[in-house]
Amino acid sequence: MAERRRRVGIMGGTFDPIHNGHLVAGSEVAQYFDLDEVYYVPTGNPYKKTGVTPAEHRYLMTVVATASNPRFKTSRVDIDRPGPTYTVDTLRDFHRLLPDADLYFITGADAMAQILEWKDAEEMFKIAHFVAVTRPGHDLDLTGLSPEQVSVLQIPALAISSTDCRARVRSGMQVWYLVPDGVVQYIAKNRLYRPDQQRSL
Ligand SMILES: Nc1ncnc2c1ncn2[C@@H]1O[C@H](COP(=O)(O)OP(=O)(O)OP(=O)(O)O)[C@@H](O)[C@H]1O
Ligand SMILES: O=C(O)c1ccc[n+]([C@@H]2O[C@H](COP(=O)([O-])O)[C@@H](O)[C@H]2O)c1
Repeated sequence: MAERRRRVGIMGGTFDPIHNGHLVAGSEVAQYFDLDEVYYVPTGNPYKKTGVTPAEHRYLMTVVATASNPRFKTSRVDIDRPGPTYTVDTLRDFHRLLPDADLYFITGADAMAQILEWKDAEEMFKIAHFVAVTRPGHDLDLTGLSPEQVSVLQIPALAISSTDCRARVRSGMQVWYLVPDGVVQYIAKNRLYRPDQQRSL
């Protein structure tokens, strides 16, 4: 009997900060596609975003958030690679590191609309199968994409965004239960997202 191939999920994001929407997405995709593990991969230089928190803070919040789930891991491949972060490079790195695994790249509904404009999009789809999870407030646009390239997974709706979490902290509101407890504490300890924030990393 043929041996079952390892199935690995890859959830890329700026994670500024990582929140429970990201964690539910990875957990639901892992369950539905019977994944052995899900790697959370913070971006190094997300070239479409500006004013992003230093990568080491985003990486450490991701480590804290994923620590309690045995199937979740955090990868440094994107933050250790110089230059703009392109998903095709993330996938090339994972394919090189795990040549015998089937790779599933997890993304939210909002990202799918522009995915064909990402660098070397055709190559991305050769290396990994994409899973688009539903996200409140964002319609899924799969124009130009085939079911061989992308699956859609309906997940419990969590109307949480990193933008909203940052705005809450900046205005003195709480983020309990929107982000994991350890991330609430990490943000407070490092005074992230405050007008007087320390940017020592
Ligand atoms: N609440 C959510 N439900 C489902 N998917 C989500 C949710 N929040 C983010 N995602 C997806 O997770 C991935 C990483 O998202 P990202 O780190 O940019 O978070 P974000 O909340 O969209 O951030 P920001 O508000 O700063 O743009 C993207 O593919 C995004 O679509
Ligand atoms: O490869 C690209 O050109 C590309 C363009 C925009 C976003 N991405 C990836 O999409 C994921 C979510 O990105 P973001 O900026 O919405 O946090 C993350 O893994 C990014 O590297 C990738």
